[in-house]
Amino acid sequence: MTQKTGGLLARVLAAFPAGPNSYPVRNPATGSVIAQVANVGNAQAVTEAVERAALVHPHNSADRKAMLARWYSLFLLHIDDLAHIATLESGKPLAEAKGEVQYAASYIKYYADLEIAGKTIISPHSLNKTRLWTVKQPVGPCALITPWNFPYAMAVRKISPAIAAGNACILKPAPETPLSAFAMKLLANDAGIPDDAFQILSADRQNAVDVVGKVLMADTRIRKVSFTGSTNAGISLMQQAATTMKKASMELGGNAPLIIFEDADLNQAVDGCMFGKFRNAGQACIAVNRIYIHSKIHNEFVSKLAEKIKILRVGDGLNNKTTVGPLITKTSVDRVAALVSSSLESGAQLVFQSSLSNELQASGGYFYPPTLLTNVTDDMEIFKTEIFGPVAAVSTFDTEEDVVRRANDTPFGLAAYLFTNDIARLHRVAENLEAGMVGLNECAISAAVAPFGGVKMSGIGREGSSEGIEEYLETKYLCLAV
Ligand SMILES: NC(=O)c1ccc[n+]([C@@H]2O[C@H](COP(=O)([O-])OP(=O)(O)OC[C@H]3O[C@@H](n4cnc5c(N)ncnc54)[C@H](O)[C@@H]3O)[C@@H](O)[C@H]2O)c1
Ligand SMILES: N[C@@H](CC=O)C(=O)O
Repeated sequence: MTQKTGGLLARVLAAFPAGPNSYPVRNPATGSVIAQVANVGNAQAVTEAVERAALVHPHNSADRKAMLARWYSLFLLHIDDLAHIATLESGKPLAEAKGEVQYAASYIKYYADLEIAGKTIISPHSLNKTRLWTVKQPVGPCALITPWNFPYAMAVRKISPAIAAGNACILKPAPETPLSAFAMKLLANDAGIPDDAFQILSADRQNAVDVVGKVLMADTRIRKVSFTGSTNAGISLMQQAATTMKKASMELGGNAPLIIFEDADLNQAVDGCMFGKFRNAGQACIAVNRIYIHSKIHNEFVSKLAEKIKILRVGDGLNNKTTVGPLITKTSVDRVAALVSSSLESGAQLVFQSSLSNELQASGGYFYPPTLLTNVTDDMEIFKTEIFGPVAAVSTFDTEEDVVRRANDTPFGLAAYLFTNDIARLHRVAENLEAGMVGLNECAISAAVAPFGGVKMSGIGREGSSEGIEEYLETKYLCLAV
């Protein structure tokens, strides 16, 4: 095991040189180039990675557990370096980046400890002279494709169950955050996970689609694809994966409603809303997107929320006073700005918007100021799409029936949140919401022990928990004559 040196980024840059065909990775807080990174642009390189993955020996379960346990320890040992790298390339504040490293590590620990077992089955009368049971076997080489918003957690919650189940995997990280992926791989190799059992193919946006995605999806040796990202990309990958009948998990976009009833603890609801909305500057798949507040408590809620938004500090995530970092790209800033403008043109009211300092405006970074809108209606674009930015958009409701109908009136169904002190209503509404995950008087819902995933256009399959490892296993049924 290597010791913490403080030089993980230097190791990454030395171990993963740019090569002749490279693309730039930028710091979203300054717009400046952090590194040039290898850009896989030919089918041969992808096919070679698959060949290597297909030849990996799965080891026995105890060895895999030991490797994962060592990887977990190294993650925590290098928490400062890992967090620094994530902040540099994703922009998130350092404290959030550290939280993400711990969150990612918790998946490694969970899957290192999880026992994988088949079951025995009582023979039916029709097979009365038999013994029946199942065994769990690795699904086969896995293609893992991840986004930039949680560069460690989204990858690790695929890699660790894939390896725990005995599979080799090829990770295609987001083009914006490959350095986090390289850092994880170095630590994985230090932990004894073989080089070919966890490979990385880094590519820019175009090559990811035209080369890496296409070749991986067409190769029959890849038996599993696990994708986290936008719904449109998920649809395309699933269509491609169908041609080689791969097992597929899709963790896609959301449009989470937050419903606050008139009997809710308002301070608890405001705190929940602040976390659910402004974590990672609003760039989370389970971010609060549509805030529905009962009309009787609307004014009080809005004034409490505005007070909390006013104390957010926008800035470079490396500054330890920053609570809201930059967005990932200039395109994201323009998209969020357009959503706010079109809402205002359609009748929304601007209650508060932070001002960006001259220094931030001149920084070249991709900053968008925390913003609070009211009078938002369901027909506005901002309620129909993922905002993915630090904008709280508020609407009112009067009846439970109406708000549940409106909350469900979206193609998406990832997370939903509700705040109420009426226990019967809490159960009723939670069951009626069309979502894979529901936070009840709580917006911090993610954990390695819990099944994460969506319904409707938010995806297929679950990550984390014991459900998460089933995605990387096949069940084989055995029937023995006795
Ligand atoms: N449900 C979840 O668990 C979850 C978690 C995080 C983010 N997300 C979603 O991710 C989106 C934001 O991330 P993004 O902008 O990086 O999404 P994106 O879909 O543009 O890209 C995600 C990843 O997929 C790759 N990709 C896209 N199309 C591909 C193709 N055809 N072949 C191969 N690779 C391809 C990209 O290069 C990137 O690595 C949001 O919609 C968010 O809700 C969902
Ligand atoms: N926020 C999610 C990931 C989606 O962006 C999580 O908590 O795991």
